[in-house]
Amino acid sequence: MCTAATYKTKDFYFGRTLDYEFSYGDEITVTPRKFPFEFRHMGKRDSHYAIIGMAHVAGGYPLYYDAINEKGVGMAGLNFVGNAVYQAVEAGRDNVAQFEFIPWILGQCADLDEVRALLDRMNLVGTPFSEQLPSAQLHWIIADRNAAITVECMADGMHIHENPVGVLTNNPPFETQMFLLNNYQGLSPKQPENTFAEQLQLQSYSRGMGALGLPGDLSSASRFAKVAFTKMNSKSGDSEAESISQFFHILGSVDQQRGCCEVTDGKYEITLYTSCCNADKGIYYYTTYENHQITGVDMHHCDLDGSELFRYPLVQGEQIHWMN
Ligand SMILES: C[C@H](CCC(=O)NCCS(=O)(=O)O)[C@H]1CC[C@H]2[C@@H]3[C@H](O)C[C@@H]4C[C@H](O)CC[C@]4(C)[C@H]3C[C@H](O)[C@]12C
Repeated sequence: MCTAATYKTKDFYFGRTLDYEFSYGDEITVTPRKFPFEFRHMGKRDSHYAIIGMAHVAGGYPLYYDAINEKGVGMAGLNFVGNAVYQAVEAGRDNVAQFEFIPWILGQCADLDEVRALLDRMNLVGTPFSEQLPSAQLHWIIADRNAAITVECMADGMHIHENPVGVLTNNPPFETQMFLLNNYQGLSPKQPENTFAEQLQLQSYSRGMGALGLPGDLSSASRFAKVAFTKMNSKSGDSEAESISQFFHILGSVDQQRGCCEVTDGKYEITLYTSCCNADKGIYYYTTYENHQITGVDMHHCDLDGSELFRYPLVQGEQIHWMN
């Protein structure tokens, strides 16, 4: 399972949890403007916007999971297993392989309007990266500081949904996730009033009872509701420290602890990493399951006019600030 979210204070923030039972070998990867992208069906692009994100680099190619570009657009791919169906290559359209989707969009679009225009003529196709790395079944959230959309390629074609919550998890499809939020409209961060029955003297015997009924399990639909409630009621100052602290708390509401989600005998899905990008400043912050200290990589500290990837292996292991 995975969860992605947007958040706005003074700056625009975009990030995700990546929940899985193993890592593909992830690195914070900066793709500078002149890195040559060879698209399988769209030819070579020698010049594009710079991108920073989490990627598995295979044969020198950045296979991004989530990223932002230098213009402040963010994009993340999350599992959509059993529902994702990619399209066949079609003449006259922009045929983009699933693993190229993030560089295709982030390399060219400065805002969500430009994303929408590009999606209009795009065909998301299932061409695999390699035999070892076949197509991943994903759906995507794409956002800028003003709005977010969800892109789902299914048996009946590509769907582009407005995403007013700025949140994405996994199955079921996005429209159903949004519909299920109806179930929680009575929840509130305020203490409840007794509307159950006038004849009964019911009391608020604990803080937090206004949100009683908000799910706490790790299923995708439950995480959608939990993180939507948390994000939409979030309050923080708008300094960088306050904003990223709050962002990690928002995604912390759906953190997966080892042992609670068994995927096969003795194998557990955990939150391998949590990211928080400042999309305005081009900074990628992250924590990992084993390292709660926030690590940051600033794309503007790299030569963005270069042509070679900048790769930063994840800092692992708890960093303890000893006091004595
Ligand atoms: C496993 C990851 C998704 C995690 C997730 O959503 N978990 C939920 C599990 S479940 O639904 O609840 O079962 C996805 C997100 C991005 C994916 C990677 C990116 O798409 C980049 C490449 C794409 C290649 O086609 C396959 C390898 C790969 C390197 C992908 C491996 C894997 O599928 C990743 C890492």
